[in-house]
Amino acid sequence: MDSSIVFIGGGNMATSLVSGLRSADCPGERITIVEPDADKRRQLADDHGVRTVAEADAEVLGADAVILAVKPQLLPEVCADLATRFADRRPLIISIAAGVPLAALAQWLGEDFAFVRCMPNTPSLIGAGATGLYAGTGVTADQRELADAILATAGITVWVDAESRLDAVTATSGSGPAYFFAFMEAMHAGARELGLDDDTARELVLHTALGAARMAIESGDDPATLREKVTSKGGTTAAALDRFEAGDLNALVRDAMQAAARRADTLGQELMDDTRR
Ligand SMILES: NC(=O)C1=CN([C@@H]2O[C@H](COP(=O)(O)OP(=O)(O)OC[C@H]3O[C@@H](n4cnc5c(N)ncnc54)[C@H](O)[C@@H]3O)[C@@H](O)[C@H]2O)C=CC1
Ligand SMILES: O=C(O)[C@@H]1CCC=N1
Repeated sequence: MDSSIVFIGGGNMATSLVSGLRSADCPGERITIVEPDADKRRQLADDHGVRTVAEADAEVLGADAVILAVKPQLLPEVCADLATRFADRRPLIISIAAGVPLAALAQWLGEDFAFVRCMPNTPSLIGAGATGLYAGTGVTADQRELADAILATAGITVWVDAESRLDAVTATSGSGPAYFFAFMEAMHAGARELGLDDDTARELVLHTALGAARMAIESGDDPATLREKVTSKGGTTAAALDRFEAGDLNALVRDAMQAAARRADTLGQELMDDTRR
């Protein structure tokens, strides 16, 4: 990839994307990170051979893509400041901020930009991420390809055709790692209660989660088939799964995901309302 890319914010998510880009042979001199924290700048330059600056100027912002990678709460102020610094060139703006609608970005930065909004997840930090993307109006095919190439360095990418679907993506893959972590915590506690020591319980739970995820991805069988293969008639798995059914696990998961999607929607609205006040 030989596009020039600028990150606004050099925190966790930016670092994972930069590390992915560098592994994909994107030259360090094509990547600039705008980061106020001097220690983080030094670390990023040392670890990844990229250019770092404390503040953006028109030259920096004349890149092919500018990736907004600061916390959502900081975005209104960061965008208002950036809006005064662009020269005539309009780079593609890619936002990875959770819950911030494109309408808000256009309100803060200006209507004349092309925007891609995405929802990455934390496994991006180890290159095992899943990102949902949505392209606003005016995004060219080349720009869409560029956004996809950047996010694909951190894991799989999926495009949605309506911005509102990013709320569903947020409730699925954005927050999803936490659901699996919560399940691991519950199993860890359950294993200890059954008499396993802490380390043994932890090892067994984590490797079972890894094994199950790898099998679901690599075997080509769907999870229902794989579940049936573990479940002997009248055996131990059936005894456990019966308890899940009695507690209506499916309804609980559905309800939790709907709550996450609703929250994604209201978070975005709240941010917009705050900046209109
Ligand atoms: N789906 C998910 O689980 C995740 C989504 N995200 C999204 O990614 C974005 C970044 O999150 P993290 O990397 O975890 O945050 P972070 O806090 O690690 O990084 C943000 C960076 O922005 C820098 N910064 C602060 N003010 C700045 C300014 N005026 N100009 C430039 N940089 C500035 C901070 O010093 C910090 O290094 C967030 O908007 C978040 O919503 C991030 C992580 C996971
Ligand atoms: O919990 C949150 O609001 C963010 C969005 C998805 C993951 N973390």
